[in-house]
Amino acid sequence: MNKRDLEAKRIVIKIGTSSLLYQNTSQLNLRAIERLAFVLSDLKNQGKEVVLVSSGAIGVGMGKLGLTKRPETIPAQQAVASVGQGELLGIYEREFQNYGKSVAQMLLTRDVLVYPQSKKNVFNAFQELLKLNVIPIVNENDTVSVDELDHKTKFGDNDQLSAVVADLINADLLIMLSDIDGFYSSNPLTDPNAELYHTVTSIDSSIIQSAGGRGTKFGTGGMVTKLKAAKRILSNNQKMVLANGENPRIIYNILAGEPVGTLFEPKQVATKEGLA
Ligand SMILES: Nc1ncnc2c1ncn2[C@@H]1O[C@H](COP(=O)(O)OP(=O)(O)O)[C@@H](O)[C@H]1O
Ligand SMILES: N[C@@H](CCC(=O)OP(=O)(O)O)C(=O)O
Repeated sequence: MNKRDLEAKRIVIKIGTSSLLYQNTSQLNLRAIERLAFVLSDLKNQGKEVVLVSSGAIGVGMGKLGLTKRPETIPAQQAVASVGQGELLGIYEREFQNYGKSVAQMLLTRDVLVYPQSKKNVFNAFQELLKLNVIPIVNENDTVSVDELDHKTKFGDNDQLSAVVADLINADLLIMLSDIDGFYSSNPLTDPNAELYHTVTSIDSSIIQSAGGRGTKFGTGGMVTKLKAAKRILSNNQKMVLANGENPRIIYNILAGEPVGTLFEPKQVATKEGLA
């Protein structure tokens, strides 16, 4: 299979809860987090600009509070998320510190990106952080924004938020790490004949129909929100790779253009000079 052209300087990496916690427990996958911090720090050392969009607040909060079942009400989920978010950031801070890197917490809501002034403020904050060589770590501000928590996501989930961030800062690439090797013709957890799509260039209703819900009790949006994110990326002439985050070193393979995961790229990438 041909190598992909994924030369990227400004990269948004989204990691889902399912990659940060061991399946069916609310215990942290410390190895995955350590490797993620290593790879992202190494990319910074290579001169790349990196933004991490990390889920996991609810999952980490559940672990901290000793809950085995995800709370059902929105206020309870919000409370658990706010316990977990501090803990999550603390873990990242420690891990990134091992490599001499500073991180910043950015909790965003849908409306900050809808209002032009808020959008500009967020953009400016990103620019300054990147100038300061800091790695911004983004999550939805769960105590304010509840769209994603009721699992009837209209807009506000970290999959789509990562696409919004990629759009806002004009990223060269969005890498979405999940607990699955990519986007399949149907949910591989339930269909053994599901086939992996290597490249997707457009998203229509038939493609959306092959997307199912979340894989673990911690995940939120499942494949549907990832496809919605991909749709936004494609309509902005940007690129996204969906891959398995079990070993975050896969980011090196992706950036080397190796055919791992599913690449979402527009058929014709527009350049400043015209269509490539
Ligand atoms: N067509 C599909 N291709 C791949 N995965 C799918 C598909 N439909 C549903 N899924 C499910 O989506 C899950 C990933 O979404 P989710 O659990 O929300 O993860 P994350 O926490 O990484 O956001 C996979 O584990 C898989 O079970
Ligand atoms: N903001 C919440 C849920 C975010 C979310 O989209 O979760 P996921 O499907 O694991 O990416 C959290 O941090 O737990």
